[in-house]
Amino acid sequence: MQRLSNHDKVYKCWLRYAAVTDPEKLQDYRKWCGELVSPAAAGVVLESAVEELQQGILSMIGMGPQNSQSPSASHYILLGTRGQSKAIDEALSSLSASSADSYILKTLPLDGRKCLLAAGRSDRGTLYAAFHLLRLMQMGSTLEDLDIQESPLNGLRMINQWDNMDGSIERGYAGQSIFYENNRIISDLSRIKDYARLLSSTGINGISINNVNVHHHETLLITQPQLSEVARVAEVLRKYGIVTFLSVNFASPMQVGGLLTADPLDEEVRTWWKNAVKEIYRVIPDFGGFLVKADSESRPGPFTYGRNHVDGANMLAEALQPYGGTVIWRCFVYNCQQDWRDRSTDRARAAYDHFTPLDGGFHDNVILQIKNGPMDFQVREPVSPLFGALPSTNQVLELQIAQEYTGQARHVCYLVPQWKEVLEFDTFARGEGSDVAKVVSGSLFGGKLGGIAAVSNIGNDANWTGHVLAQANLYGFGRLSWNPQLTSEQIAREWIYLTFGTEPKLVEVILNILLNSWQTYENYTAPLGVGWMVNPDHHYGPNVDGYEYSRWGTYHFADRDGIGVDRTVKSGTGYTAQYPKPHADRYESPDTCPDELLLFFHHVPYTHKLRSGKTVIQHIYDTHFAGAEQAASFLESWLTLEGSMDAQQFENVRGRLQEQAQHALEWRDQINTYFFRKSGIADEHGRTIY
Ligand SMILES: CO[C@H]1[C@H](O)[C@@H](O)[C@H](O)O[C@@H]1C(=O)O
Repeated sequence: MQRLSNHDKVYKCWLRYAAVTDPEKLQDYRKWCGELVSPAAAGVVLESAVEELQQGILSMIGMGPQNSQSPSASHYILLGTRGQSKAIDEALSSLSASSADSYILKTLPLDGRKCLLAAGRSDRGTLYAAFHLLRLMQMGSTLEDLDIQESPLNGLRMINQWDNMDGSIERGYAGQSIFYENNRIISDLSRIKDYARLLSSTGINGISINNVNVHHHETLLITQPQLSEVARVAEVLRKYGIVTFLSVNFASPMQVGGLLTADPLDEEVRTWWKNAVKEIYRVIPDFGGFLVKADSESRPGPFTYGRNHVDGANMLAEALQPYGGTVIWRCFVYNCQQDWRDRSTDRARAAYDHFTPLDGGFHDNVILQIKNGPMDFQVREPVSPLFGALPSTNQVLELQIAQEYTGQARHVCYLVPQWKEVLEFDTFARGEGSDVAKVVSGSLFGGKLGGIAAVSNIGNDANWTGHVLAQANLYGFGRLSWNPQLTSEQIAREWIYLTFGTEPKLVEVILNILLNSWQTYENYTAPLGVGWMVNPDHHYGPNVDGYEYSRWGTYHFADRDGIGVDRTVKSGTGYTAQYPKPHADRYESPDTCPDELLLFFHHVPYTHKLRSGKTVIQHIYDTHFAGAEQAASFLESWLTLEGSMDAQQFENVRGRLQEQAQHALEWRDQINTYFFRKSGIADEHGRTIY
């Protein structure tokens, strides 16, 4: 098991609170931050806000604020929530947004003094205000004339851990779990506290703490004695406004309860769940609910009993309903026993085919969790047509921060631009402007619950994410789930300032790497939306036919004449018809299909001309040569930063970029050689193809 050695310090990431060196700023911050006025009998979340402000300010300006209940200094910070002071109530009444998580950061004259008000609609909102203030200071912003109102656009901003109790993490690339070891919840919760701080500072308010593939030990988490251990974790997370969820095994009534069935319509089964939930809420009164992977990749589910997902989800929803709990039911349901010869079964169709007929049937404390694309977190996929097709169902978008198919923790791949494309995709469900962001926030269809969830990329590595630059994805997810309108560049800049400082050259180099990394990764890996082409099981590294003859339904169908999957209505699987117009028409014809998705929707000859004017085969060669060069240039530019940051961080990224540059050559050559051999068509530019 990987352990931290004594000299490995655990990184504070974007909560580093580096000492302010600019004399003017120091003076400004010292003036404002000498005194912190907060209510006496605060709850645990407000206590965290005070603690965070105390420590952050001390670390940045060398003196912590005096804590008091009424001001005595000329300038002071006033922290609190509704009902705690007249000034706070007045300020909050001007907040236009309705979310309980919204807050105000504002400087104003008050009773002859200057007050910096950090106030939220709820304790959690107030904590967010504190983190925002600390962020401003870390980025060197002035505190004069603040007038900020913030409100999240998504209710649920959630992290999914795919952690197992033996300490391993499914698709984890940054060490072992910080939650479990040896089939128990970890005894020292300090790392979980730091994680909670990191998440909360970006606005995350929910987390499911175990893998959606719920194995033997994890199945027991919902019962004693493990449940009391879960409560210890929930207590730490609660202090940072984060609600705890568990992934559950649909067959729990059999595996834990000893029943002979898990049929969702069986009375005994229903009673078993009700009792289990009652006990959970006795121990964790603010428990969030269940995340469920059912009838997917051999996990148990209602299909075994001839029931459907409405039956399964609603049974759990009824058990949770009296306590305000939620069922988050995943739509990643497909046939994983396919035969490559069968061209009519199409995995891309599965989620839509399974779930659209069920729209309107789910209870209102059920949320369907839908992966961004119809397949599985590839570097490029179309957006799932399920968004927009479930007007009467709560929905959550599922993203993957862990870069399972995008270089894991070894290649840099800043995914915020990809996520933004998903959120901006127009479903046309209520006419033009019905983008995914509005669907999942609930604003388009008026859904009660909604938001964004993502699979985490952290482990117990000293730097949390294996690759230091992969921290930007975790940070970016939180910020984007709070406000999908932030740009990729804004988020990247913030992360760089907070993590490395504001020195212009350093910022420019890192920004350039981050913003070009997704395109680069796409360039040297699977072309034109075709996906996969990776080694089976661990999914790292090139293997063009790695999944071509297996049962997972992930084919590219390359032969000597052409490549791609025909998903048209005219001659293929009919998947294009799952989209509304104009997407359906655009995807249906190879002439109008966007280049980057061509092979996802069409099987074409290598000589097919793309909209860019290049042939498919020449595009493959060109992008692969270009991608490998870009990867090499990332390393080169990084090397210019030596000496401008903590040496361990510098070395971590240097080593990873070096591996990436080398590995990009392997990708380039494997892909180019494969297609040169298949097509027999030479590179127009006569470059070396092995
Ligand atoms: C948790 O299982 C994962 C599995 O490891 C992963 O390879 C696949 O992408 O998706 C599954 C899922 O999302 O359920």
